[in-house]
Amino acid sequence: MAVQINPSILSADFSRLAEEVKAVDGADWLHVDVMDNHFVPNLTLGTPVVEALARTTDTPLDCHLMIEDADRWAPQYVEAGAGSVTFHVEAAAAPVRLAREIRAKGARASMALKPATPIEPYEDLLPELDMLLIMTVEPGFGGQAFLDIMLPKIRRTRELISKHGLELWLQVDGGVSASTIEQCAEAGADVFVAGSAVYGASDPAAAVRALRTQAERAIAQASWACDD
Ligand SMILES: O=C(CO)[C@H](O)[C@H](O)COP(=O)(O)O
Repeated sequence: MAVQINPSILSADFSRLAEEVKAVDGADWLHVDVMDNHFVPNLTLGTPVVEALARTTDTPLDCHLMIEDADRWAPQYVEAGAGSVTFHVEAAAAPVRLAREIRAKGARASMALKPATPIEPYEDLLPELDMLLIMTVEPGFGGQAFLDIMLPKIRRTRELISKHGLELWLQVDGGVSASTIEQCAEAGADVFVAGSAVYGASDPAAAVRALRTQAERAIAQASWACDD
């Protein structure tokens, strides 16, 4: 089970974005938060910045779309250079069709759930996805406290992934830090987004390495990983 640490550039200094991206060389993916001021009360960036990032780095881009009308916009992020596109199920009219379109265009298809959205209604959709993102804060802002009441949802999702024998990655995003990453890994997550824990550190690359070591240790001892 390969642990992945994806730094979120939401916590980077946008005035030095290229340098901030370089500072996390060695990360598995770069997490790019796209917000439209409608689905969430914050506004960040769109496809021109994703295109610029794709020219700047060889690290693949993990675009998390916190935007309305995901069916219309998500395919454009594949064209802009994203290697993985995450849409929110709450913002997609036809999530299966959208996941298939993202895959057909050549990117990994991922679906996100806000904290109040349960996983159970979406069990049948899981084979259509390459990754499921469980938000561990309300989407919209970096630097929020981790919602530990999401741990049972992470556990249930991991059980569903095992039950169906899927290769689905399970990502967590929000408040992931040295204090919380082990609980997430123990519950079943294997892909970890970290913004302030990485860019708030004096050495972001070292912070990525330290988080990876913690997650790997926790997963090695986790019952869900031992049963595989
Ligand atoms: O999706 C997000 C917010 O909606 C961010 O990716 C997330 O909050 C990362 O920041 P931090 O690690 O500081 O919580």
